[in-house]
Amino acid sequence: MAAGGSAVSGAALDVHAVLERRGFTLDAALAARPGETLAVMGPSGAGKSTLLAAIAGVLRLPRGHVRVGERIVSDRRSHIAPQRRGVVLLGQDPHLFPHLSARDNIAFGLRARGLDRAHAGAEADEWLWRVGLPGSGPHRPGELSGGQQQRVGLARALATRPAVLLLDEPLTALDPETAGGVRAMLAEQLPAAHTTTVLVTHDAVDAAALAETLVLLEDGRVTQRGTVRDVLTAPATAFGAVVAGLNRVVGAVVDGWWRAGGLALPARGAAAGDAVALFRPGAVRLDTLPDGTGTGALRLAAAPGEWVGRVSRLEQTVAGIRVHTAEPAVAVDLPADLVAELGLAAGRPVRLRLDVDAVRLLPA
Ligand SMILES: Nc1ncnc2c1ncn2[C@@H]1O[C@H](COP(=O)(O)OP(=O)(O)OP(=O)(O)O)[C@@H](O)[C@H]1O
Repeated sequence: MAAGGSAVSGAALDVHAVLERRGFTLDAALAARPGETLAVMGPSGAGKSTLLAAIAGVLRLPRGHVRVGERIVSDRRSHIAPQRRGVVLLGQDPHLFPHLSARDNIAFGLRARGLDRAHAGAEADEWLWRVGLPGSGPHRPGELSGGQQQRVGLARALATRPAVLLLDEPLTALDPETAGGVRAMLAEQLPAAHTTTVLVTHDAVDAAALAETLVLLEDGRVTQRGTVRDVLTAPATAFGAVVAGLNRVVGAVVDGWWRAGGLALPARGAAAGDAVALFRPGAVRLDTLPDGTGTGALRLAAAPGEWVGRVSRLEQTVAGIRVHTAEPAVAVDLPADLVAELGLAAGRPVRLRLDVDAVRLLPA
């Protein structure tokens, strides 16, 4: 990664974007290898779209740089126009020309690059076939579904063989089934095109299915970068843990025990000091307390990995209900019928048992 504005050699894309506006500061560096797909995830307002806009050149960077291959396309002195950067940005809406057929939308960019009408049309047909739309060439965008339009948008973007493809939440506007189909098409076409790609997404499925590298951007800064697997198995921030679907509890190791709130875990051999415990919501069992049981008495009697907490809120998930508890803050996934049977509601004290073998302790 570029640091302090220095360039990364051998990278197909090397960016250090620095920008300030109305209380928001973006200061983020990233670099991508040729042909690599790099996913960027971050909370709303973290600066993901701003970062893409700076790379695409629709936003001028007051500080920092953007290098595409060997060419600086943006720095304090220069600002190459978006259409001359070899960079294409595709967002939720592919912005197809409504009066042109799907084939002519794709052929448009090829014609602009000097291809004659017959060759551009033939290449557009080839791309329509690659994105799973053979036979849709004569249709105008208004006659195509959202997923089909996004496929045409991708074909139009890739047909011009850009040095860098920027995808800003390309599946967000589509229903889950359509998104799955377009995602599968991207998984096939991005590696085949060998295009260096930066994919902004809020969905870990996209990162896992499409990218080699995952960058977390939070409040304008890169908080973690690594292989998708490394970031999702050892998220370094609370946001990363939510993305990975893991509990990440910050505690401290003292005298061979890790403690956070009422939860204590054996930590023999671990260095003293702050440490995080990572575990899946499914590794926790939750029971209601017998009537009249004092939480203080249970706390004293608790075995390693057992503690008494309080339900803070309930959240509907695709698989059932996620129960959030406090002291420490932990999420537990339960089937909806069990939540109803246990009568769980905010404020209710509950007994929690964590499978200690399912926990990874890492330095904070
Ligand atoms: N055109 C603009 N003018 C001024 N401020 C803006 C503009 N666009 C975005 N911002 C602000 O810049 C910051 C970063 O916004 P940005 O859209 O890049 O975030 P994001 O990570 O893409 O968010 P989201 O996931 O919600 O799209 C936010 O504080 C936002 O309010």
